Parts: sequence; C-alpha cells; structure tokens
Amino acid sequence: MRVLVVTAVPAERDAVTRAFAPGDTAVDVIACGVGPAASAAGTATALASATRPYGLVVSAGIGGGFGHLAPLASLVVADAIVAADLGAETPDGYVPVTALGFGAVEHLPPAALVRAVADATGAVTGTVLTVSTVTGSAARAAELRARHPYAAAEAMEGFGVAEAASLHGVPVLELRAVSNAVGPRDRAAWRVGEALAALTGAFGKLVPVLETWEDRNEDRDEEHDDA
Ligand SMILES: O=C(O)c1cccc(C(=O)CC[C@H]2O[C@@H](n3cnc4c(=O)[nH]cnc43)[C@H](O)[C@@H]2O)c1
Repeated sequence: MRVLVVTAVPAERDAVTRAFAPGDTAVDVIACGVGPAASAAGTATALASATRPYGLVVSAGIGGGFGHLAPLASLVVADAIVAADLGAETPDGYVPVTALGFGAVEHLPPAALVRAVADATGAVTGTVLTVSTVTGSAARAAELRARHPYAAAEAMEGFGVAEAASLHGVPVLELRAVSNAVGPRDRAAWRVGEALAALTGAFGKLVPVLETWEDRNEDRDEEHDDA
C-alpha cells in the first residue's frame, strides 16, 4: 500500500521523512503549506496526479494540545477530524455549516487503524480540531472545549487533507505531536524541536502498523472478490 503523508511546512516533512529508510518508496511525504485550503489543494493535486494509487493519506505535523489530555511533546491520533470554525455566527452562537444544510464538518478515520496507531506510538486518541486561526486566548480555548468535549488537539490542516482524501475515496488519518498548549498565545513557550522529534519517533513505529493494516485490507478485498 502506498501512503501519502501531508505536512504543512518543510520542517515537519523532514521530521517525518527521517523516520523512513532511504529508498523506501511506499511512503511519499509532501509539505503543502499552512491551513486547510493549502492542504486540501496540495493533497488533491497529489492524489489526482499519482501514477500508482494511494491506500491511505496521513495529515501530520505539530499541533496545540488541550489541557492535561495532550501535554508538550505527546502524540495525538485523531478519531475524528473536525472543522471547528466552518460555519456561521448567529445571535444564538456558532452554527456549523452542516446545520445550514451544507457540506461536512467531520471525517472519521478507520477506527481499527486509529487504535493500532495509538497502541504502537503511545498516542492519545481524541478529536483533532482544524482551525484557520491558532487559538490565542483562554476564552477561545474554553469555547472550543465546550463545543468539542473530546478535543485533544488543534492544528490547521487535517480537515483540508481529509476533504481531499474523501473526494478521492481514500481513508485518512491525522497524527499530531504537541508543540504548545491551546490557550493564551505564548510563542516563546512552543517546543517545536521536541514535537518534531516526537513526530519522527512516532513514524518510526508506524511502518509495521501500516503493513499489518494493509494485509487485513487485502484479506477483506479478497473476501469481497470471492463473494
Ligand atoms: O518555528 C519553527 O521552527 C517551526 C517548525 C515547524 C513548524 C512550525 C509551525 O509553526 C508549523 C505551523 C503548523 O503548526 C500547527 N500548529 C501548531 N500549534 C498549533 C496551535 O496551537 N493551533 C493550531 N495549529 C497549530 C498548524 O497545523 C500549523 O500549520 C514552526
């Protein structure tokens, strides 16, 4: 199975790439830029121009962690990838686009794969929010936590990657290494180096997981072929 890993910036791409042996052609890692629009455009382009199809897309990088669930340098694997600010403000509060009759605000990665990734890497599982604006206040963090009680992390690309993957019928995962706490802005407190090292460590443990998952999927495909 070929895997496409999508990061925002080159430092994240290189952290993921460091985990793989030179010449391993089963995994392609690309940096598409910051935010859901750049990541959706880059992922869709990569999927559409692939000469051999991808069996999985992974949105990966650093992210903000919610409270005690996801401390600095810990890992979060998404059991739900949720667009947290795709909607409308109304007098009664925020309304997601789905309540307005449009689109989607959530993608669900394959549950068995999420469990396997969590077991292999020690990642916490939870909702990973996609935001267009990094949270910078305690009030906004509390608002997001109230709206998404299972949120473990926030980042800026997962939902864009997931929309593109969904359009192409490819399953998606999101894996984040926590560089900072979600809350009042304190850029000096971000621990980017530690988070990137955690990301490399996590991907080093993922290869056997992906191979096992591929085998199981192939078994399932054969069962379907027989039916
Ligand atoms: O400054 C650096 O050396 C550096 C190295 C690698 C990556 C960065 C970034 O700033 C990447 C931006 C990327 O990070 C995600 N992110 C991280 N923390 C948060 C957060 O609290 N809320 C939302 N997003 C966050 C996000 O996905 C950005 O694309 C810097």
